[in-house]
Amino acid sequence: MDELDLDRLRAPLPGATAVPEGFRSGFACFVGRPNVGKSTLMNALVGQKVAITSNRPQTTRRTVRGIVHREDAQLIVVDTPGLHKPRTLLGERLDSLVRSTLVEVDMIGFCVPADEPIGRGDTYIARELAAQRDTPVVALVTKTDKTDRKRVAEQLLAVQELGEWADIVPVSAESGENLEEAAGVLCAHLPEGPPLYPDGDLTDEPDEMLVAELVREASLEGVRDELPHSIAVVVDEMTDRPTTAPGREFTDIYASLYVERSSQKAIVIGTKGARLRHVGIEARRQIEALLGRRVYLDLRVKVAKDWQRDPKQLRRLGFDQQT
Ligand SMILES: Nc1nc2c(ncn2[C@@H]2O[C@H](COP(=O)(O)OP(=O)(O)OP(=O)(O)O)[C@@H](O)[C@H]2O)c(=O)[nH]1
Repeated sequence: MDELDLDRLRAPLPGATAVPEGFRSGFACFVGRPNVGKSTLMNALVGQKVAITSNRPQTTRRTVRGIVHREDAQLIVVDTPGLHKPRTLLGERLDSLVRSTLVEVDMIGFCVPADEPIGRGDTYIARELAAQRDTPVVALVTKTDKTDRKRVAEQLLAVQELGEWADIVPVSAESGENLEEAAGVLCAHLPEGPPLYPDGDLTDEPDEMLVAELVREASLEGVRDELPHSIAVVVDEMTDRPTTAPGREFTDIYASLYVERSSQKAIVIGTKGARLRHVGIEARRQIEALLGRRVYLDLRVKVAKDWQRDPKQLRRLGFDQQT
């Protein structure tokens, strides 16, 4: 996992034209308990799926950047895993990744779902955020479509009590309610500066990383209870087939799915390979939508014994020392 080098990224674009008066740009990160809708909100703001989501907590493992382009601002959202009490080495590294991200960004979005009572997790994070005195924190009351207006209003008040926020905004990533307003409020707290990414760029994650995440998301479907966090995916090879015929662009992708034990391998593969075939079909559909090309996808399932607890394996699977 990369450490963010935001200073490098803050350099103006080469050949950038004059910046409109009052243009704002910068980095934001969304924090909150696992499963509160951070990744979904980022995808909705960006307008494309750049981070995977699932109804299982702690789905997000990597710091993904989504870029929101507006006429008067550019907001780069850094996605972080949910803050939680670490139970494994992977958990500890994720936790320190969140903390190191918090001090680097220009603003923080603190996500609290509208449909659940404020809990100890929220209070813990609110306290952590109080320490980031120099960074504006906007509280986002998420998933407003899941409850009624009265409850949303009560939650806004409850969140207000939790700390000192630069703003408090209700939003639903699912229905899109108040999404534009939320984007506007977030951008208003960015510093003035030129765009940092070319118009039209939605993420700077390499395609291989997005592809691996889409395969992981598809592989989690239906086995979350048995294998909540045991699957890691690495793209071993990704090559475009040479073609001159328009509409016949093809990409070959070879990816490995790592599980922690051979019993899990059997679950992922399914009876006579049925499950894995289904995962392949679903992942391929999503990858073709992402790349805009036809895809041949080869999936192999491998066992990396207890990889979440083994520093060597973690490094091999892309979770390096700094994180
Ligand atoms: N109804 C509704 N569901 C939502 C909304 N936003 C997110 N969800 C659902 O909530 C679940 C969790 O969403 P994520 O975006 O993965 O949550 P997260 O906070 O990024 O989770 P972690 O990666 O575990 O930190 C998914 O099933 C989403 O579909 C929303 O606005 N409305």
